[in-house]
Parts: sequence; C-alpha cells; structure tokens
Amino acid sequence: MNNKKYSVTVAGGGSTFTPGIVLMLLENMDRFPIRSIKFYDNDAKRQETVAKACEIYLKENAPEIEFAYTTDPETAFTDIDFVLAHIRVGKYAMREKDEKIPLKYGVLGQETCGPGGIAYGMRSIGGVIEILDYMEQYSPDAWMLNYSNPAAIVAEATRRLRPDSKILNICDMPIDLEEKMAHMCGLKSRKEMQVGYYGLNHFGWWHKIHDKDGNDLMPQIKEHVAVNGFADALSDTNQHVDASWRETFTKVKDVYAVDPSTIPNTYLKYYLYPDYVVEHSNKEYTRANEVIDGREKHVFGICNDIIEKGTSKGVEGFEADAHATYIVDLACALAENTNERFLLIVENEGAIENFDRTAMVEIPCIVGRNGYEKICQGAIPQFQKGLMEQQVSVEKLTVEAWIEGNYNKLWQAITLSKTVPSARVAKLILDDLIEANKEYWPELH
Ligand SMILES: NC(=O)c1ccc[n+]([C@@H]2O[C@H](COP(=O)([O-])OP(=O)(O)OC[C@H]3O[C@@H](n4cnc5c(N)ncnc54)[C@H](O)[C@@H]3O)[C@@H](O)[C@H]2O)c1
Ligand SMILES: O=P(O)(O)OC[C@H]1O[C@H](O[C@H]2[C@H](O)[C@@H](O)[C@@H](O)O[C@@H]2CO)[C@H](O)[C@@H](O)[C@@H]1O
Ligand SMILES: [Mn+2]
Repeated sequence: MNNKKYSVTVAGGGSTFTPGIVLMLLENMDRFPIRSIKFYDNDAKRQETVAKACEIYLKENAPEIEFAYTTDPETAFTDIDFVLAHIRVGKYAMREKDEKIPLKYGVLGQETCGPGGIAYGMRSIGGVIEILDYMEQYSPDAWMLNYSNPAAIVAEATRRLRPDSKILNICDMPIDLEEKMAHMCGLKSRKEMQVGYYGLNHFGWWHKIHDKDGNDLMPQIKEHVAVNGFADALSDTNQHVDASWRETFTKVKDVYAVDPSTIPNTYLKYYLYPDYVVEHSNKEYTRANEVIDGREKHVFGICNDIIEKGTSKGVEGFEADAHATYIVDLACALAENTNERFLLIVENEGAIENFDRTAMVEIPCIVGRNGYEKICQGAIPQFQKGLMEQQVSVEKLTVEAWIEGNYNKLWQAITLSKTVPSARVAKLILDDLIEANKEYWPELH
C-alpha cells in the first residue's frame, strides 16, 4: 500500500445515500485513507441538511478529515482524486412523474426501466457530462466512479460524448444479489464467489458461479431461486425491507423459470412480466412515493435531529452502507492496483462475442491502476441476445435523440421498449413526458 491519503468529492451531496457512503468511507480508512471529503450539489438547501449533519458526525468521529460542501464547481472539483457521483436530475418530483405518466396509458412506471427510465436518461445525460467536465477541468488525473442512474443510458452517453474520460459506470444491484446468493450457499461473502455475467445494466444474467475452489454453485442457487427467488435470502445488512422490493425479490422465481440455465437480475421482471407489474401498480402511489415517505423522510429526519442537537452522539439511525463497500474496493483497485474483479458497464468490443461491439454491456472486468480489462464472456444464447438487441437499441436511440434533439428517435426508443405495446401508446407517453420535462430535456424537433 502506498502512503497516500485521498481526496474525494461526493457529487449529489444531498442524496439520501450520502450519509451511508460517508460512514462506509470512515469504516474503510485502514485500506483507503482519506484526507478530504467535499460534497457538491446544485441544490444548496437540500445538500446543506445532509452536509451539516455529516460535518458534525465527521468532527466527532474523524476530525483529521477536512470537510467542505459547496455548489461551486471549482471549489468542489479542485485537488481531488475521486468523484463519487450519485446525482438524480429532477429529484423525486420528476421520478414520480416518470412513474405515473406511463401508468396513465397502461404502461409500467419504473425509475430506470421503460419510458420512465428513458425520461430519466434524457435528464441525466447533461448532468453527468457536466460533472465529468468539471472533474477533468479542475483535477485531470481524477477518476469518476459513477452510479447515477439510469446507468445504461448514462454509460452510452459518456461513450459517445466523452470516450476518453476516466469514468467507471457501476451498479450495486448485482452486488446485493451476489450477497444473497452467497448466503444461499452458506458463504460469508460474495467475495468467496467468482461469477460469469453478461447483459446490459439492469438487464443481465449470471451464467457461471464458482466458489474459491472452483466448485459449481449454480445447482444450489438454482434450487433456491426456483422456489423462492431471492426473497428469503435477505442478509442482515439488507436495506430493502419495503414491500415492493420483497415482491421484486420473490418474482425472480418466475423470471428464472423462463430460462433455468441462468440466474436473472431482478430488473428483468419489468421486461418479461410488464402486464403483471402494471396490474400490481397503484397509479396514485408509486415507488417514488414510497421512497419520499420512507428513505427520504428517514435520512433527512436523522440529519435534522443531529443538526438540532448539535451532536450525533445518541442519535440512532446513521448507518454505513455495507453494500457500498464496492465503491472503496473500486477506488482501491484504481489507486492501489489490486486487480480485483468487478461487474462494470463497459464497451463490448467483442467481450460478448455475438453482440454489438459498440454496446455498453455489464460484464466482469479486472480493475487496476491503468483502468480495466474486460473478461470475455463468449457467445450468449438466442433468448438473451434477442432481448438485449432490442433494449440496447432503446438506450442508443435515447442518447442519439438527446444529442440530435431528435423527436422521432425518442419516439422510436419508447416504441422499441418491450414494456410498450405500440407506437401509438409510445407517442401519447412521449408527448406527456416532453411537457413534464421542459425544464430538463433538450428541445426535440
Ligand atoms: N447504480 C446503482 O446501482 C445505484 C444505487 C442506488 C442509487 N443510485 C442512484 O443514485 C442517485 C441518487 O439517488 P437518491 O435516491 O439518493 O436521490 P436524491 O434525489 O436523494 O439525491 C440526488 C441528489 O442529486 C442532486 N442533483 C441533481 N441534479 C444535479 C446536478 N446536475 N448536479 C449536482 N447535483 C445534482 C440533487 O439535488 C439531490 O440532492 C440516483 O441516480 C439513483 O438512481 C444508483
Ligand atoms: O427504489 P429505490 O430508490 O429504493 O431503489 C432503486 C435502486 O435499486 C438498486 O439499488 C439498491 C441496491 O441494490 C441495494 O444494495 C442498496 O444499496 O439499495 C439500492 C437502492 O435501493 C439499483 O441498483 C439502483 O440502480 C436503483 O436506483
Ligand atoms: Mn443499479
């Protein structure tokens, strides 16, 4: 280990995930020493609540770390080694619209899937590119670890618009699910497994899982998933106690049944059972409402409590986000050349042999000081290839629509989504989304 101490900027300082990430960083100081943490957000008021609480917590628990929060890009991005980016352009107010507008027309409403995910992508591209540009302007050697959603569309946009930038796009859903699979096999951690995985972000499959001695764990995991999905494999650190997440973890058994040769990502539910999802949705109260009434109230409640009391001592509820340790793992891999394996969202270039070379795919990679090397996944089956070809076209058309301001390409993107029944319905949804997103989308012609 070199003796360097790192300087980190959290972009989206006002995120509900920020306190969990800060505590997780503090827990990992032995392997990832930190000299400075800065928060950056474009909503000063939202960020201030999270920042003031974290400032108190840091003073009481790690006074040696310099801390600052700002809305000024130069202050935020100067003299840093890493940007941890988790912005939500349009915040929960727009997530709610993403979810409720499609439902008006009988189409599922989801944060990152279907028309809602496309709408969110059209807002996120500009925000993420702006942060990447600030980082490159003020700290050209820094790396951005991006988990701002919708990661598939954001990754395609950065491939098209900033192909040489130092950004790694990553998602924590496979990490959460691997933790559950490790539990199914009686292992302590997902790190005791080695996996083969292919797909797009929120659209992938495990096709190989071995333990450290090379034993095949797939039969044991399949036996469990066939009956229970991921439902009863919740780990102690699992945050998803909300009913909607439990339902999603259970539904995996039906997703698995369609192709029992692989283990699916939970998000495939939205593409393979969209009718079921719509039937089980409440048009008036979607996941955005659940999050506003749940996670957001919880996190901001704790922050306000700490600020009022002037101390974090005796205030319960601030918890390190255990699943987010992959962020430290990833930063360490880059900084310390650990050559650890991660599922990253990267340009295919033949890693999935029979799939578009330019697609941004989610596959295992080895990460070290000079970035990543992809691990070839070979040829994929016709079923997955067909689904992925349709979905990657949705993602590419969305990015093209954003770059060109092209109405028809966005209409095509929504029409192509497996969650949408026809071009007619796609147009109705699109026209409502345009109205709702005036403040955020480029003008479409
Ligand atoms: N990749 C993953 O697996 C994964 C996992 C969890 C969350 N996420 C993503 O993390 C993000 C945060 O989620 P959340 O629920 O905490 O949302 P949130 O709304 O609580 O936080 C997002 C913050 O981003 C800020 N923001 C918006 N646009 C910005 C911009 N242009 N520049 C700077 N800041 C900006 C907002 O003001 C807000 O404070 C979302 O994109 C979410 O989808 C990703
Ligand atoms: O509906 P939300 O906002 O609760 O969750 C949407 C996100 O879900 C996944 O992330 C989970 C993650 O899998 C889990 O380990 C833990 O960290 O919580 C996250 C948020 O609930 C998904 O990967 C994200 O992309 C979604 O934004
Ligand atoms: Mn994700």
